[in-house]
Amino acid sequence: MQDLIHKASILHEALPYIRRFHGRTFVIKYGGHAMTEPSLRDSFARDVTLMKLVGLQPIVVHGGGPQIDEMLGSLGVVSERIDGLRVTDERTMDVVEMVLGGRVNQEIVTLINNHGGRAVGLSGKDDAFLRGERVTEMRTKSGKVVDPGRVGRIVEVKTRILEHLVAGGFIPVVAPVAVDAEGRSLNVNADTVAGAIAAATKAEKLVLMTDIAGVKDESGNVASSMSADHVRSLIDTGVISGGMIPKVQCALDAIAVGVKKCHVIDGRMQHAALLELFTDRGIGTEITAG
Ligand SMILES: Nc1ncnc2c1ncn2[C@@H]1O[C@H](COP(=O)(O)OP(=O)(O)O)[C@@H](O)[C@H]1O
Ligand SMILES: CC(=O)N[C@@H](CCC(=O)OP(=O)(O)O)C(=O)O
Repeated sequence: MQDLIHKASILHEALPYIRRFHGRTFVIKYGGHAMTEPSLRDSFARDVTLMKLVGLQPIVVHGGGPQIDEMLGSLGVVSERIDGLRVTDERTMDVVEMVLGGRVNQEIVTLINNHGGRAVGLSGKDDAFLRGERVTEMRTKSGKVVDPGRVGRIVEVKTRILEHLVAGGFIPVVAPVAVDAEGRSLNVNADTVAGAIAAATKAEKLVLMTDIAGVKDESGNVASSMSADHVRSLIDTGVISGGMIPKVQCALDAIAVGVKKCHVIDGRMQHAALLELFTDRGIGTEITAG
């Protein structure tokens, strides 16, 4: 009985949000670190399925950095990151595509389908919907300029395939591999892809699920809200580093082109996405333009 009352009170709090968000697009980035715990994977799949069921339009973009590391490790390939981005030679690109487009994508699709959703997996190579170009220069911490290989940035998101899937009742699950003008694969950070898709689909919210409670400020505490200027100064001073850089950067880019809200949340929490979307207090860190 107590449990029922608890659930009813949650539903009562969620109803205004369900009404307000009906038909709106939500881009959920599911990070490689957030997806390691099996019980939380189920919680994530249930949340996404429930969102669709109540009339929201979720689009999932997944990462898989740790899963790529594991596969590269087992093949004896060493890979290096600069500012959270993996230096990607041809051989590494093959592994990235195999792990992201093959294993991780299909695991998430199956997970959502097992919870009653209708997920369809695709990468940016399907209908060439994520067009990218190569990043040709990156600066290491020591100031050396290097060519990171097959690392890409997004130049165009052709939203048609996503719109068709969403309208057909499906949940698109996107692997962050883009295609260049010659039809070759590019390794794009999953946060960057999620931000670009959120911008192109004019999403209501971009939710970045990771393995930390939110973005930490100079005092080491997770901030509930952080302005663009504050974010930039924390990058400059090194307080925001590594994999957090592409996250906050894509949040800022998405806000600049009209995405209403961007949140960095803890994907290791049960029902993290629902708590963020359907409660007054929300969770994690909201990145704001102001
Ligand atoms: N200021 C910061 N606040 C929070 N996390 C930070 C910060 N700076 C760096 N990080 C690191 O960024 C990590 C998240 O990025 P990443 O490992 O790439 O996650 P994901 O796999 O979810 O994309 C955190 O686990 C943390 O170690
Ligand atoms: C260029 C680049 O760094 N690409 C990432 C793509 C996967 C990713 O972004 O995964 P997470 O979200 O789990 O970190 C990589 O190779 O790891």
